[in-house]
Formats: sequence, C-alpha cells, structure tokens
Amino acid sequence: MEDLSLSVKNLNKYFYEPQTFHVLKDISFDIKKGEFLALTGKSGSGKSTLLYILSTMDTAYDGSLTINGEVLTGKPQNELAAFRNEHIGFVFQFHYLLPEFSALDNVMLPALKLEKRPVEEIKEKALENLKLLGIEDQALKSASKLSGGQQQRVAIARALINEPAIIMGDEPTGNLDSKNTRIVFDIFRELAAERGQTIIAVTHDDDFADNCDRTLELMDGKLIFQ
Ligand SMILES: Nc1ncnc2c1ncn2[C@@H]1O[C@H](COP(=O)(O)OP(=O)(O)OP(=O)(O)O)[C@@H](O)[C@H]1O
Repeated sequence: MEDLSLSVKNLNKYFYEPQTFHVLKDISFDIKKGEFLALTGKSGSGKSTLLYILSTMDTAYDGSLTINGEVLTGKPQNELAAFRNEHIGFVFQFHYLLPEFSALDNVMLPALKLEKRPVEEIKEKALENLKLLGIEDQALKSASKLSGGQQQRVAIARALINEPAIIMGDEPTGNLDSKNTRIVFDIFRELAAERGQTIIAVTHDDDFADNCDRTLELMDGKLIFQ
C-alpha cells in the first residue's frame, strides 16, 4: 500500500540470558505515512526492545519488519546500516553524541556519511535544525560541555538532518522541561503533518501520548491497545 510507512507481523522476541524470557509476544501492527505515534506501557513492558527492532538495530527476532515497502527482515547488517542512515532518524535515551565533537559536527555527521549534498549545504541545514530547537548559540561547543537537555536537543537536530521518512525516539523529551517538551512535540507534529514524516516515540508522559495521533500500549510484551 502506497501510504504505509511501517508494518510488523507476528513479531516475537526472546532473551536467553540469564534464562529464557519471551519479551515480545506476537505483535502485529501497521503505521501510516505521516502518523505521529506514541508507544507506551509500564517500565519493563518491552517498549525499548520493540523500538530497537523497528529501527533495524536489533535483528534477533521472529516475524517480519517492512519499512517503506522494503522487507528488512533477514537483510545483511551493512545494508541495514545504510538503510537506517538514509531513512530513519533515531533519538536515543542516552544521546550517543560524540562528546569531543561540537554540537554542529554531531548534527552534520549523518549527512556527511550519506554523501548526497555538498558540505556547505549540510552545514546550513544543520544550523537551521539547531535554530529550530533553540540551541544555535551552542553550535560550536563540544557536546560534552552541554547540559542534558541541550544534548537531547542536539540529538533531535541530528535525527532530522537527512529528512528521514521515520523518526524514532526513546523518551525523546525525557530530559526536557515542559516548555522544551512542548517545542519538540510541536516540531514532531509539524514534521508529520506537513512533511509526511512518520514519528514513533516511546513516552511515559501521558499528556504527550494523549496528543499523538495514536497510542500503542504494551503490557508484559503484548500489544494491548492501539
Ligand atoms: N539484553 C537483555 N537481556 C535480558 N533481558 C533483557 C535485556 N534487555 C531488556 N531485558 C528485559 O526485557 C524487558 C523489557 O525491557 P525494555 O527495556 O524493552 O522495557 P521498557 O518498556 O523499555 O522499560 P523502561 O520504560 O523502563 O525503559 C525487561 O524485563 C528487561 O529486564
């Protein structure tokens, strides 16, 4: 289907250490292009585990994952890495910024890797993204010298740099105060509505989830509500 962004079918995942544990139980759902979706559930229900599979970073699962019409299950790691860099923007719970590099360099990096645009254009876009997130004045500071909330905003600016079809966030507003949570929420809402980018955000924030287009709720590894 043309407007389908992501589809998972009969997804099951087990951890085998310290003992066998069925962490995701027969999960199936579809997400449309441009949907803004919250992934909720109690601590330990499997949200991060599911998000890592959706983002193609974890390939140890049963079932199938399709993004933008491309079946990704079973693809070799190098092809998945290239697919991720081009099509998925990811905001991690722990930012994984390169600490010695400036905020600007961190934002530019995924675009430099893609080698599709001239450096000047990438720099301009990176500065534009930092401005969008209200931290352009921090552009030249090294990431290690930024506060947690500033680092989180750099991570979001970086996730947007390649204009990915899907943006996935694990608690993307977890370190932000209510004002900056609102700013990030509004940015996501606009990206989804106006550019057709799909957003999937793990969140514990009920207000955030209530304002998304749809909520997927996990309980003990099962999808109990969508
Ligand atoms: N590598 C692993 N090996 C074994 N068990 C794991 C592993 N990673 C996670 N788990 C377990 O799987 C379950 C789901 O973990 P997950 O991190 O997906 O939960 P979550 O819903 O994201 O929780 P939180 O809201 O606290 O971040 C938990 O019981 C956790 O202890």
